[in-house]
Amino acid sequence: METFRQSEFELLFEQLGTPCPQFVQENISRSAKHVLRGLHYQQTQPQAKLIRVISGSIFDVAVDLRQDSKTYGHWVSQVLSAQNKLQMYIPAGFAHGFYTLSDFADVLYKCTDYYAPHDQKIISWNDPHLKVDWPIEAGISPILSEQDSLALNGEF
Ligand SMILES: Cc1cn([C@H]2C[C@H](O)[C@@H](COP(=O)(O)OP(=O)(O)O[C@H]3O[C@@H](C)C(=O)[C@@H](O)[C@H]3O)O2)c(=O)[nH]c1=O
Repeated sequence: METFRQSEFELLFEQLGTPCPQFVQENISRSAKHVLRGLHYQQTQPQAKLIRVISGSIFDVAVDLRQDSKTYGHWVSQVLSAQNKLQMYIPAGFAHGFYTLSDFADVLYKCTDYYAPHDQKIISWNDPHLKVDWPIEAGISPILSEQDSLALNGEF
């Protein structure tokens, strides 16, 4: 099956009346159950991302960080899995993160700008103003990378 077709993507963005993103990098990451990554964004080289899961399932989250947006500081979520084959588009100007629901999840994503580690910012996954409703089971602490565990709250 096809998983991405540039012409369909262009049509969709034409209907939305916004320029079509051009992807320049693709990444894959494997996470074990209970691993939470995020909430990540690049400040001066923002990346739009197209996320899909090729094995397992995740709870995927996008947070609107565009200061002039009516939905600034709001988040949306979607379960993405190899089974449901859904993809989540994260526009530039949003932070992104996910929580791993299955034993392992392989997440494949395209980005519209290159990885720039010095430009990367992280908002704490449990920012008290964002209140992301992560589906974390009672008695479980999410597994975080060192950088994610040191993240600060945002300014919401
Ligand atoms: C994201 C990324 C990481 N890396 C390297 C840096 C490091 O050695 C290793 C792991 O990096 P991280 O811990 O930042 O990886 P990770 O926590 O998987 O970061 C990702 O998280 C999700 C939520 C996103 O939204 C992505 O844009 C990205 O920020 O991979 C690259 O070489 N290129 C990349 O594009």
